[in-house]
Amino acid sequence: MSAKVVVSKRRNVNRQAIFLITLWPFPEDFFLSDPELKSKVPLEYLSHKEKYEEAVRKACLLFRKVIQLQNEGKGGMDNFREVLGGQLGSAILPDGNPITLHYVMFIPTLMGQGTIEQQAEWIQKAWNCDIIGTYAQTELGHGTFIRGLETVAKYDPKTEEFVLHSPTLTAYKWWPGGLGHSANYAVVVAQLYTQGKCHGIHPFVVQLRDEETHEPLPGIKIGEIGCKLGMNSTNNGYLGFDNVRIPRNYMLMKNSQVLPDGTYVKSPSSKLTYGTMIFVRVVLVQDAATYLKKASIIATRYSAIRHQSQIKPDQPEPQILDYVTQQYKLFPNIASCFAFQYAATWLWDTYNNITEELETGQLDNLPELHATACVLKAVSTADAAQGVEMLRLACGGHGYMTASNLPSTYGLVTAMCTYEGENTVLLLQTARFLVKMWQNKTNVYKLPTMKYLATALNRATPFEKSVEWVIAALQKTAAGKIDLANRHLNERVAKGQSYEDAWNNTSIELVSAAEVHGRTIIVEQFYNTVQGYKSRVSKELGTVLEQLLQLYAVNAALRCTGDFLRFTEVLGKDITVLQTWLEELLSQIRPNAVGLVDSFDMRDEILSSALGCYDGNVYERLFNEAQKSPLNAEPVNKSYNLYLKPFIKAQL
Ligand SMILES: CCC/C=C/C(=O)SCCNC(=O)CCNC(=O)[C@H](O)C(C)(C)COP(=O)([O-])OP(=O)([O-])OC[C@H]1O[C@@H](n2cnc3c(N)ncnc32)[C@H](O)[C@@H]1OP(=O)([O-])[O-]
Ligand SMILES: Cc1cc2nc3c(=O)[nH]c(=O)nc-3n(C[C@H](O)[C@H](O)[C@H](O)COP(=O)(O)OP(=O)(O)OC[C@H]3O[C@@H](n4cnc5c(N)ncnc54)[C@H](O)[C@@H]3O)c2cc1C
Repeated sequence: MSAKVVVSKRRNVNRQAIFLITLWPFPEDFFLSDPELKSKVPLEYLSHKEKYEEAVRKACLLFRKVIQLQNEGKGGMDNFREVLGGQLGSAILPDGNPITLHYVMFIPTLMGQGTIEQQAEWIQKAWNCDIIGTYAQTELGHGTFIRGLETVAKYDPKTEEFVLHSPTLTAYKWWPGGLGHSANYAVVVAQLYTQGKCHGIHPFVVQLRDEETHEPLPGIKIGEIGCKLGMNSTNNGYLGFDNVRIPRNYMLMKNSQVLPDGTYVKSPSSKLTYGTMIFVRVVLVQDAATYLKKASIIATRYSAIRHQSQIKPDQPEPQILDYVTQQYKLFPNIASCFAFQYAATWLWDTYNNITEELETGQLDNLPELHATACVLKAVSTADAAQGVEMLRLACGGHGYMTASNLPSTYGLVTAMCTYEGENTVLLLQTARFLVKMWQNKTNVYKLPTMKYLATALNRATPFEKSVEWVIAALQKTAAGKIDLANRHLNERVAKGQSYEDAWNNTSIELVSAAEVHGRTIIVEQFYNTVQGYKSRVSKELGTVLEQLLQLYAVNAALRCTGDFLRFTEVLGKDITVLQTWLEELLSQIRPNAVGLVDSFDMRDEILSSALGCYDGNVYERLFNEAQKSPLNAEPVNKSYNLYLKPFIKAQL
């Protein structure tokens, strides 16, 4: 089917209206039309070193343009968010941005953990890019268990300095983005010692390289960690300290302090040190939505172009979009894009409200925010990674091509399941808070995301074909799983296990309970958002949104079939109704499928995909991309005469 026919097949779905979020007029053209931001040679044909050098060139130009816009009064943080995010950012730097951490973690940590005086000292330098920073927390030996980090910062009252040292190889910082060759400063998380006592992990600003020559400073052992599954121009690095001295006021002292004589002043809460990690987890929910949208556009448009096999012997080959199995691969992922977008928007607003409270010393809502950020980051990134892989597979062989941009998108999204808190570990963090609330429900009604725990277990949820029922069933299932896990915890303790051993032995159930809890939040936010929009959009648009909500909800329910049968009144025949409901929704969504992914409004340059272009000229683009392979520059490669010919002759 030619592109033109596909284009006209697009239902009259208002591209942006369906997405219903106010997109500020971000000047994509200002970036995408700049020839200097395009690579002359496809990145996949560059060496590891060339990839990095090309990425630094583009990253510097990218941020120079953002700063230019800012100086012209055309936007501020929003522009940084756009160029760092999974949409424009990963289009211009598909293999990762070596300066991302400067903006995503270095500056936010200075703002969140620095005193006013320290912010005055460092923030402007950082915004001006007089210095380039990263966030160095993870070590070769520790990423999750940050209380086990080995880098030490010992205070010397005689010189009023901290001495940073890596006592072991496993103490070397390992992974921080941009650390290898890009950053000249870092926030380093180290165990603070003063007056002979260890006070746990604290953040320190450390200069790594000379600001003029970029040479590593004395005592600094630094480099990059080598090739990875993806993100190979992010310049993840390693860093070892050999007794490196920094001034006392290079310790970020907003929350806790060390006085000139070495006296340690405790933070109002040790949890405030973790603040940066909440911020990034909140942002990652949006990135999960963005990457999943990108893959959904590519796979859905390709499925409208690709004709294959026959449904009926006397019919021409149909669009693969007409196979119900293909719709089952695509449409729940399209619905997830909306679900994660609305959850990300809600979480971002919640984060900002609670961060303002923290500024006034009010910590009450921090534990729920932490638990919610953990579970939404874990569920959205895991589902997005699984979804992008499913969408890649839905494109058959061409989905395996680099030119499809699906492998690279997978490399970016799957990394999110690990960084900023490995997903299992984060689900256990959420479970920890859920069990705590379950064991003492006194205040659970005050917690917007957990108040259902007060009543859900004993609430009757007779089956009905509705989103409201799905939400109630998910809540009852989550409550049932938490209750059962808690009972198993208690039984294990009663049999003589320590609480820690009982927790470890119950952790599979705890992770599963946290995951269901996360899905109740996502479905509920989707439901609330659609209810809020329905009175403000056209009937047609409201119908489509309702279909997407129902599809997301029924798919979430079908993922929990076993647990629903254990914890709710649902029966086998009701599961059949859910399955039929899902199939009905696939059929209802089919006419709008291409229009729906068009509503994500990502230009071809953002998609960077031979399969996902708006005009649908897939085969020409695949063939043209193949011509860019350096191997096609000559008809006979030198390896023929060097190796193949002698080998063939030898066999004759
Ligand atoms: C572009 C991005 C590139 C990537 C960058 C990176 O990856 S950077 C590197 C990213 N690396 C990571 O993300 C590392 C992941 N690992 C971790 O975050 C921590 O080691 C841990 C949370 C797993 C355990 O923490 P722990 O050993 O301290 O043990 P614990 O469980 O006993 O918790 C003690 C108490 O603190 C509470 N609390 C904990 N965290 C937070 C928080 N963020 N906020 C608020 N509160 C928090 C917790 O609820 C508990 O409260 P309770 O119940 O006592 O009232
Ligand atoms: C692309 C990328 C970029 C990164 N960028 C940065 C950066 O800029 N700065 C930085 O500081 N770090 C960075 N990291 C490191 C990242 O934060 C860590 O990899 C992450 O925190 C996981 O820690 P780990 O690698 O030590 O894995 P581990 O914690 O060793 O996890 C390995 C396994 O052990 C399990 N496990 C660990 N603890 C527990 C537990 N308590 N209970 C149950 N299971 C457990 C995990 O579930 C997992 O299955 C980056 C990582 C990646 C992949």
